Amino acid sequence: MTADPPLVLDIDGTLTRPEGWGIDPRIFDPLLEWDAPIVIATGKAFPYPVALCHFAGIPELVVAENGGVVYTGDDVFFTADREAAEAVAREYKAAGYGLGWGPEDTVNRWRETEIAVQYDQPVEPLRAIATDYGLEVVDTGYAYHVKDAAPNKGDGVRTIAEHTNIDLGEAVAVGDSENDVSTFEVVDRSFAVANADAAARAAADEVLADAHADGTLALLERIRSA
Ligand SMILES: O=C(O)COP(=O)(O)O
Ligand SMILES: [Mg+2]
Repeated sequence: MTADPPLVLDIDGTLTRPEGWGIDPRIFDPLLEWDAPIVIATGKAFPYPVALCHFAGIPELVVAENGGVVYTGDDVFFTADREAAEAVAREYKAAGYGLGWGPEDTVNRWRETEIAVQYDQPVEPLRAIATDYGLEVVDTGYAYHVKDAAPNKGDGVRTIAEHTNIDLGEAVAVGDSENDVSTFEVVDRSFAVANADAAARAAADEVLADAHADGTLALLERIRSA
């Protein structure tokens, strides 16, 4: 019997319902039963993937904020600081735009290293201001993330693998957008769900026939050990 491969999973677009929003409840049992480490690598703030692991009943191995925050289960690493992204957000607001999340902004409230802007806000002025501060804007298909160019999900996955002895040479990654390209580069086999953007599709070893959790679930069924 061969072992299940370690997994690196994105959240939005990858574990979501085929309608596009909300975690697909069908993912919980396969994740709980998976017989190898699972790293959740997301653009979302740190508490979100931690909560997902907690409620799924799996160990907390987490890359959050597109690599800005990395949790090995023992140590948390911060690979950028929020200050420059905060300055970009201030200037964007001063120019008359908004982040789009409402006054309490639970999307950015616990962010340590980047700022996310709602997808219906104008991106060109955001990109222009970010460039002035030496930052980049990553488009996940769900939000725009203003971040330091240096950290990425793939580096975070490497950090976790080094600390927990995950063999990335055996690992499988699934994702849907440009922020998953770096994870595709550090694993053995990479898969883009059918709803993935052009960057993820080009970088993946294979584009799956099905979208969102339908694609991921079919893949897990295919690659799981007998
Ligand atoms: O936070 C986002 O914008 C997207 O999150 P994801 O990286 O889990 O798809
Ligand atoms: Mg995604």
